[in-house]
Parts: sequence; structure tokens; C-alpha cells
Amino acid sequence: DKLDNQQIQQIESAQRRYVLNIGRFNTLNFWPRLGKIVFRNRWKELLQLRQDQEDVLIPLIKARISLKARQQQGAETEDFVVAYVDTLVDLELPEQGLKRKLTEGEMVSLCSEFLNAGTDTTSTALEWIMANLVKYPEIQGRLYEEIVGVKGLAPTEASSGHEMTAVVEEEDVHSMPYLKAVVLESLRRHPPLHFVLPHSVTEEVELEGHVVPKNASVNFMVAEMGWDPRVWEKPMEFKPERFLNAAATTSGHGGGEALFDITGSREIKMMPFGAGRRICPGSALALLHLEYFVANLIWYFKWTAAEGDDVDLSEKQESTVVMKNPLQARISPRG
Ligand code: HEM
Repeated sequence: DKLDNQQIQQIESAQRRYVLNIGRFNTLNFWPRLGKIVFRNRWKELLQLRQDQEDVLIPLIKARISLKARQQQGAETEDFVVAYVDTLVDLELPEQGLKRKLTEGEMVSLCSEFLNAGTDTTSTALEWIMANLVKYPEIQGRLYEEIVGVKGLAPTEASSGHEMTAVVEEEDVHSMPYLKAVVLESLRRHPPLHFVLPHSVTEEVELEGHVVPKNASVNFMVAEMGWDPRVWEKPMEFKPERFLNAAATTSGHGGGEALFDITGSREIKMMPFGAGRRICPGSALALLHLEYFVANLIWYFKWTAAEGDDVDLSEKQESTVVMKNPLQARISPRG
């Protein structure tokens, strides 16, 4: 829906406060009954955050439901495209032999999860990629050459008046293996999530002499996997070339393909999106977004470090693992 700025800010504010604080409420999970009494104020705070989310999301969900109903009755509804909420409204859950619809509260939770899972992760990943391109100008230079090789020079104000609307398109990024390699290398070296969501073991298993009991909660050390020196040569270095096949590495740029199975269906060398049936459902969209944004930002602008800044890659845990000192860069138009 075409929301105005104020509506977007309301959603952003409710979601941001929720994401930044959610870790503090974990204590309440351990002793659900006692926790509500002992940590009374924290419990009240959680309820307030939830209320704020409902206040902004429920009216939007309701508006969507009535729009969809009007559309089904044949009314002319401008530019109707299927939205995530529409799919939730249609969903029927099997429960004790019956089928039931989602409640409004459940829809709020799912929309909230979708908004958080799909935005914070990608924007964090984008910042890490740009930070590395600023820190290593030769990598940025090689990427720029690849983009120009496919698209030519980006239009400048002088060459096209104020019409600088040309973009590196979705189809173009498929011909840019080095771009793909830069994105993959950044997801390996700086995965936005250092753990997946907690998973539960469905049956007892033995792993290298250790018994993992049924119902145990397990998690996977995503970052450590991508930094394993038995799998990756000099794992802490930022080297996109490692994702190019031999042909691409020897020919300088272009030519080769960045072939890598990020879903882990054949083998798992890194898993920034998780693996298996609970793998991130947005991984393909995230990769496309990242390639698309990075290609366009580099095609139009040269990115350099702010004076005297070495680009500090220290990490800080927020809802994702972000740059402790956010990237400060100078950008200048190409050409
Ligand atoms: C660079 C960007 C992203 C990264 C690194 C990332 C990573 C992850 C990871 C590690 C998980 C947990 C997987 C597991 O439990 O095994 C996950 C789950 C999820 N992601 Fe992403 N994600 C990204 C972008 C997106 C986008 C763009 C969307 C939606 C448009 C999305 C939607 C979701 C959802 C809904 C879940 C929960 C799935 C479930 O509960 O089974 N993610 N993501």
C-alpha cells in the first residue's frame, strides 16, 4: 500500500523499539509465571511494546482485508498486487481435525517477523559490504571495472541533463560474477546473524559420541563456520576471489562464474541463511537486493574513506551484528 511518511515512521518506530529490546525480555521466558511478578516493570514494558505494534499494524491489516473483499466482489481496485497480508488472510491452519483462520494477533506477529527479518538483515549486510569496498579500494576498482564492462559508463549530469534514471538492472547483475563473489565473501566474513533461530531436536541423535536428547534446543554457530581455517584459506581476510572459479581468477575479471551453493544442499561451508527446511525464505530476494544496490551504488559513485579513517570493522551485537563504528564514507560522482 502507498503509505505516507508518517505511517511509515510509526511502523518503523514500533518495530525498532521492539527489535532493540527483545533480548531483554528473554528472562521472562524462563519463568513465565514468576517472571511476570518479579520483573513486573519489564513485563509491563513488553505489553506496551506489543500494544504499540498492534496499534499501527491492525488498522493496516483491516484496511487490506476490506480492500481484498472489495476486489473479490469485482470492484475496480487500483494496481492490485497480492500482498503478504492477503496470503495470511487466506491461510487455514489444521487444528484438532478442524481448520481455523489466523487471529489478528497472530497476523501482527507474522507481519512483524516479516518486516524485521527482511529489512534489518539486508541493510546490515549492505553496510558491511560497502565498508569492505571502502577499506579495500582495489576490490572496489575491480568491481567497478566489471560493472562498466557490462553496462558502459554511468550517465552523468553533463551527459544526460538531470535524467540520471539508468540503473544496473536485475538482468545485468546475472552477468557480474565478481559482484556475486563480493556479496558472498561479505556474508561469509560478516554474517548479519551469528546464529540461526533456535531449533528443536525431533528425535534423539548421537553426534561424534555425544548424545543430543529429543526436544533439546540447538543452535548453529553461523559465523564460526564461515571462519573455519580447515575449510577456508586465511578465513579472516576479505578475498572475494575465493568464490570465483579458476577461469575467472586467471583471466582477471569477468569470464568466470561465482558458483557456490549458499543453501547448503550439497555441503555446508557457510550458512548465513541457515540450511535445511527452515532456511531463510527470503535468501534469493536478499541476494538480489544486495547485488542490485551494491552495483548501482558503485556504478554511480566512487566510495572513499573519510579522512584519517581506516574503516574499523569491529562488531557490535544488536538485533543483527552491526558495525560498532558505523561506516563514514565520502562519495563522489564517477566520470
Ligand atoms: C542478508 C539478508 C538476510 C539474512 C542474512 C537472513 C538470515 C536468516 C536466518 C539465518 C534465518 C534463520 C534460519 C533458521 O532458523 O535456520 C532467517 C529466517 C527468516 N528470514 Fe531471513 N535473512 C535475510 C533476509 C531476509 C529477507 C529479505 C526476508 C523476507 C523478505 C527474510 C525473511 C525471513 C523469515 C520470515 C524467516 C523465518 C523463517 C522461519 O521461521 O522458518 N529474510 N533469515
